[in-house]
Amino acid sequence: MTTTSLAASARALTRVYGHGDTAVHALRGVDLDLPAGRFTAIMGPSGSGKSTLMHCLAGLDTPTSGTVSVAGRALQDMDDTALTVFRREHVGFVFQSFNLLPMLTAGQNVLLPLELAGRRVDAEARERYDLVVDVLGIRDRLGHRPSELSGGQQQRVAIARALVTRPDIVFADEPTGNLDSETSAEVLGFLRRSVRELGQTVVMVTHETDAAAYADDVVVITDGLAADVRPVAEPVR
Ligand SMILES: Nc1ncnc2c1ncn2[C@@H]1O[C@H](COP(=O)(O)OP(=O)(O)OP(=O)(O)O)[C@@H](O)[C@H]1O
Repeated sequence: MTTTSLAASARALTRVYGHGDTAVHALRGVDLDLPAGRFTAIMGPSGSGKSTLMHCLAGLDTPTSGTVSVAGRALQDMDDTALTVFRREHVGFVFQSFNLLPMLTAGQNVLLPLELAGRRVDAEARERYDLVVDVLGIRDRLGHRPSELSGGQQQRVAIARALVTRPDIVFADEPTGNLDSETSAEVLGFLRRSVRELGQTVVMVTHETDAAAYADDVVVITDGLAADVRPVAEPVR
């Protein structure tokens, strides 16, 4: 019997915003298992609960009820400090708006998560840094500040930053939302390579079918409920 290890799972997850008549039931009982070592797209119409689900899975939002576990650890058992430390050590993030620090060079931005986690940049960390820099093709841009880079280059730096700590899971929230279609294809290709070549787990929220086609699996959220995780029907290869 083979067992697939899970990068994250949710059980009976609900998230209600507000109270009484104006309460919004953003998640209404989500059960979800996200396999490790795969690229999964979370899709669904606007307002269906994609971002809320991702934020609950990433420990950035607190569910109203239900449980979340990431890398085998139950998030509901952690206080805010423990969650912050957990995110730093186990989770990587890629945002639509890149979120690079403008005063740091690209190289310093990539190294930042190691410094925040208090890790020494020893030979092993340097090897990992070199690997992600080469996979993302940003070596000749490392001395530039974000304002001197194109949107696609900034997002590649952000992906390298998300990967440098070898996180158990990378969450990407509409990572191509600010990019043109050619640059989007390139960035999605890099996310896929990080799964194929570096063995990472990537979970991407997107409302674009074209972007989801780069993933291995897709899960559709409708009205706060998740369907089963399924292989992408017509993947881009
Ligand atoms: N902080 C909040 N306070 C109140 N309601 C919220 C809050 N955040 C989200 N919601 C509501 O919860 C529902 C789900 O929102 P969510 O942002 O998760 O959807 P989404 O699928 O990511 O949408 P989009 O694709 O438009 O970003 C929506 O009705 C939204 O208005």
